Amino acid sequence: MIRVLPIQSRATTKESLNPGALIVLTGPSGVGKGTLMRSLLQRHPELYYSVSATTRSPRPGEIDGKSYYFITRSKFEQLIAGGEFLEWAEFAGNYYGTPREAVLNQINSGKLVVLEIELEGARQIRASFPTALSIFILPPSLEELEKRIRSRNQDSEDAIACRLHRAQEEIKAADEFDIQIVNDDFKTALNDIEAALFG
Ligand SMILES: Nc1nc2c(ncn2[C@@H]2O[C@H](COP(=O)(O)OP(=O)(O)O)[C@@H](O)[C@H]2O)c(=O)[nH]1
Ligand SMILES: Nc1ncnc2c1ncn2[C@@H]1O[C@H](COP(=O)(O)OP(=O)(O)O)[C@@H](O)[C@H]1O
Repeated sequence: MIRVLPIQSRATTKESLNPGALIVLTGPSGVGKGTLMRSLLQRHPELYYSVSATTRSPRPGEIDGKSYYFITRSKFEQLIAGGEFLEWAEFAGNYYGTPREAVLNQINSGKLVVLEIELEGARQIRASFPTALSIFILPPSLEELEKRIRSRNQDSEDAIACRLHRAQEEIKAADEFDIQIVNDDFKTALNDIEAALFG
């Protein structure tokens, strides 16, 4: 008698979900991802924003549990070992990761989940969730990107240099993603994201 394996035992490492249930916003540091994200959430409160964990220190005004979950390196490593992240990466000397359970719960309850993450993490999500919609935000120029990072006034010279160096590498990967949007005029970029999400 031929026995058909149940679906679960044939599952690969890829996780399946409805197309459009997961949205990845990526692009270099300082390009305006966070600002675009905040406006998007204000205009579409039905979206679920995944709060990441990080080992970076909080900046003035950042709130634990809202901006990020600020945790120690040893706690982060413990969570990696426990398989608690959907993806994680090291960026400018700190760990950043997306908590697995919260995101999967929201997707399963039918929510549209948005991740705002750097390149390596975005690649991991594309590999494990091929149906996720991925958006790469580009700066109008490197000069403008540097201006934006500096205008934020929250990073040391070392951190700025590190972010700019990495930005040049990240921008080369823009074509790997489904949609590229240049954040020159803010309102236009926001409209472009909304068009990608809601048609
Ligand atoms: N892979 C990954 N990257 C993240 C996560 N959360 C934030 N990031 C990214 O980490 C980078 C640094 O973030 P942050 O220190 O807040 O600096 P900023 O984006 O320059 O304001 C940014 O590109 C974020 O998009 C995460 O959970 N996973
Ligand atoms: N379209 C835009 N034009 C000019 N400045 C912008 C634009 N979008 C964002 N900014 C500014 O650029 C800086 C970096 O934005 P932020 O959202 O913190 O970037 P990211 O989250 O990608 O690191 C902030 O001061 C923000 O107000």
